[in-house]
Amino acid sequence: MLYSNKTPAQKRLDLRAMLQRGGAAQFPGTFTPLGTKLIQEQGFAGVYISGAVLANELGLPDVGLTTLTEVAQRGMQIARSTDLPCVIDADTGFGEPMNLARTIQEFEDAGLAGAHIEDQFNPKRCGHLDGKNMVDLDTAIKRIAAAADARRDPNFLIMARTDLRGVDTLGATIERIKALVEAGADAIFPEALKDLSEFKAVCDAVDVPVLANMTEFGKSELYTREQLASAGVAMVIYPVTLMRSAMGAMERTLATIKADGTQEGAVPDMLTRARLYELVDYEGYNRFDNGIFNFRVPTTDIDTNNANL
Ligand SMILES: C[C@](O)(C(=O)O)[C@H](CC(=O)O)C(=O)O
Ligand SMILES: [Mg+2]
Repeated sequence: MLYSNKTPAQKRLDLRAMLQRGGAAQFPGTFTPLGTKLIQEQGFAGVYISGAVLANELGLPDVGLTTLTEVAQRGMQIARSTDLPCVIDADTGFGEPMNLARTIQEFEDAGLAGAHIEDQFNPKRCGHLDGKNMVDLDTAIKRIAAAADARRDPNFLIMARTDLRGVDTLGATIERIKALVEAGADAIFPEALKDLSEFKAVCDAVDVPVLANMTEFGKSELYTREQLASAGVAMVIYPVTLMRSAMGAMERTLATIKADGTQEGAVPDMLTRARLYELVDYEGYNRFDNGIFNFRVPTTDIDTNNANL
């Protein structure tokens, strides 16, 4: 009911503990607070908040156009809707290292459990595309050091993402990763590695948790949780998966309405009214006023028509 039952501090502790345990804890990404209800119900470890999705949801490409205010606000709305720890995409940090310090404090205030900061410069692009522009090591280190220094809760997770593998060797990528850990990164996100053996090499090279990005239509094969866990990966994200699924469903439904003149054919694939009300816990609000949920909720499309709700 209402929002989360856990404090941000507790969620950060939960995140730390699960990363310590390893085993490729799964974090599906959601583009809407309502999605966290499904993620939590199915027993996932946490929620990922993708920069690409937040930009795309606004109809924008993922090239660094969203603002800190927009991202922190959406992050807060998503984080407060769940007891799970939420990790957010800080892109390149929304400015210079000084701005990054503010970014981290905004994210702490938004109730997030951690954030990743990448070493591209703007205009940035999806890590699985070619032609990325990287900042030098010194700048990458300054970003991570500023982020680590700015947090007020020592358990807020600072994750360094490096996109270097897209433009350099695995050896050079591992060298940079070690320097980022030295600069204060609590965890590492090695973007766009070529295969599972590369994940294993990164995991073997550092003592901090390593994230795997299982984004579709990218450069990495879609490995199973077991495969990633066996390579030593502590956390896995499915950043755009739910948005791609939802947009796919929306496109099909629109085509049905257009073709048939009614959405009737698409109704069996829809979340029912009853299920939707269950997710937002209508019933729980009767604690305040028992007149809130005292009506019958139709569960079939026939009921829906009859109830005229
Ligand atoms: C993880 C990522 O940074 C994101 O914003 O979700 C993207 C995902 C994507 O574009 O598929 C990325 O750069 O990999
Ligand atoms: Mg991103």
